Amino acid sequence: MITCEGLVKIYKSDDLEVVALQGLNLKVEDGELMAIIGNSGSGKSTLLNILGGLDRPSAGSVHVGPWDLLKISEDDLVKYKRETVGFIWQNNARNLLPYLTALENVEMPMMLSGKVDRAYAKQLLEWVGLKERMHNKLHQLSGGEQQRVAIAISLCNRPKLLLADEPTGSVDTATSDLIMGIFRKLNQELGVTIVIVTHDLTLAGKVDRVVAIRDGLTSTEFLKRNPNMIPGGGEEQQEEKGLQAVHEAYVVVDRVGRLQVPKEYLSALNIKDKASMEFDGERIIITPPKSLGG
Ligand SMILES: Nc1ncnc2c1ncn2[C@@H]1O[C@H](COP(=O)(O)OP(=O)(O)OP(=O)(O)O)[C@@H](O)[C@H]1O
Repeated sequence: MITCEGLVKIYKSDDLEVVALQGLNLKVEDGELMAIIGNSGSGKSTLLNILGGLDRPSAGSVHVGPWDLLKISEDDLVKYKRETVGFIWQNNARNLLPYLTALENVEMPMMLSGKVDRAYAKQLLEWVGLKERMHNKLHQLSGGEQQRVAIAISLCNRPKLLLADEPTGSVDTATSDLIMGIFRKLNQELGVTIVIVTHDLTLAGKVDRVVAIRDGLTSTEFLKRNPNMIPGGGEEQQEEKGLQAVHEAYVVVDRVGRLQVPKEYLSALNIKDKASMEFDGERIIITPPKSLGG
């Protein structure tokens, strides 16, 4: 579904340049439900905005299904956004209208795109567990319920790809579990490919594959040891142990053999711009530069 190779995004303002993505590689299979994690400023939102067609990449390649998002024309980009992707934001207030009901909020984007399908709008609200609340005005719903309305809205155009930026950022744990359950259902029953960007390791721990971004590059991949396991109880324990309670961590090696060594490893060994590397037949060993080490 998604292939990014050597993806670069540079933000330019007056005399300042920020390289937000530095040649990022990422593959997401059709029908996958995966998460992207990373520290603040690592480039997660930049990537999501590019995948959602809200921002243009500077260089490299990015394909979503048949679309080439580097070369796509403005007209096709509008079509792509309308037909292929759905977006969920942490701050749903910017999508929703407080003086309309949940149902009217779902129908609004349908109206804007020219075809209101009330039966489908109702079905979507039922999907997110708001069947009983669909005629309530938005301001009568809790934050978590409003977030579920936002999820229903993101599905209005029957997207093949759903992009969620911190979807559980401002809701409690119970709502976060509920939202994750909705994602899993959408993924398994409708086959929607879902990419979640999150800081929330508990949420990330619930998907089979998590990709970590560091400094605008994919650095580590976490794969669930038992992909069929859907965490039920004992999740507090899982949170304590972080992702590696149920996931195995792998360092990402790109096509030309580059990988990122965590900064803390480098500073622990006082490695700056050079290192020595040996291969002992089984392991590759990186040490401070031998001839310079003294
Ligand atoms: N419009 C912009 N103009 C200039 N720089 C930007 C712009 N948007 C993002 N950046 C910079 O690009 C880098 C990556 O930002 P991005 O928002 O993608 O990070 P993030 O991982 O999503 O962070 P957070 O978790 O805090 O949202 C940061 O250094 C940020 O300051």
